[in-house]
Amino acid sequence: MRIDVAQVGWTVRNKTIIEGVDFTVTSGETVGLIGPNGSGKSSLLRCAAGLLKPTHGAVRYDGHDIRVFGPRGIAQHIAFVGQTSHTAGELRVADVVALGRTPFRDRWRGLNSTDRLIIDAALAHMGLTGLATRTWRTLSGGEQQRTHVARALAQQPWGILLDEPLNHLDIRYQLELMEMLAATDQTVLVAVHDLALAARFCDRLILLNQGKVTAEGIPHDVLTAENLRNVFGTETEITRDSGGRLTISHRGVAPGPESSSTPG
Ligand SMILES: Nc1ncnc2c1ncn2[C@@H]1O[C@H](COP(=O)(O)OP(=O)(O)OP(=O)(O)O)[C@@H](O)[C@H]1O
Repeated sequence: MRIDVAQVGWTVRNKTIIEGVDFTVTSGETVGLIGPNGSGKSSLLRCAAGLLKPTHGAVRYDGHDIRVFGPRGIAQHIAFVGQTSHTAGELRVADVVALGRTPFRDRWRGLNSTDRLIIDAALAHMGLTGLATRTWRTLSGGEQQRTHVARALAQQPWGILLDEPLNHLDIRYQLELMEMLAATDQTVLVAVHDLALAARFCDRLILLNQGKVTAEGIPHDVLTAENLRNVFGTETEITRDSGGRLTISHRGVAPGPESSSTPG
């Protein structure tokens, strides 16, 4: 599924948070959204997921404006994994993952055998089979995060939008999740702070600063010392080995004015 973000802007309380953002994620691509704290990554993802109404522009899935889909229709196309969620503490892990089937179920129908197979596969995919009957409030932060990704997988969406999914995950699960996102046929748009993981696993990167796209392209073109200095205010050494793999070494904060990441 192709996702078009067409000249999207979002203004709240007279403050422009996102302005003129325009890009396409083509079918099957894994695109990383990077940028400093407050640069607008979450807001943009929420616009792309239909959770925020852009004040300008439009979001389209396969050319169709998402305003025609409604929440259920959107959930049949894409899954959203947010930074925070309001999950009831007494739900079991398997029940949380089962919520991924909601967009496909009649209101009064229980889970059928296909739903159960899909849920079991999603649990297994995220290494949660042994935790299926544990209650949500007893999980560690990383286990909760993996449960949310499993819920998104159970939705069997055409596209997955994820906001900082690596938070709370140890390095093994970070690598596994990024490998999974890179390998899937689904269209993926993921906000990540770890530039090395973004470089390694994303087909393309979109660098946001103050609510606007500052750079877009393959990681090698976006992750330049100059871009990182201008946007993050850091001094970074970037080298590329013979296989094209980037190594990113942060040397320190660049001298200069304090960075301000949202538009004024
Ligand atoms: N409802 C709101 N009302 C006012 N300001 C908001 C609202 N939502 C977001 N903002 C502001 O918009 C800016 C962008 O926030 P957003 O969460 O999109 O950034 P981000 O790039 O995801 O940041 P982070 O990396 O810290 O998660 C921030 O300055 C934030 O305070």
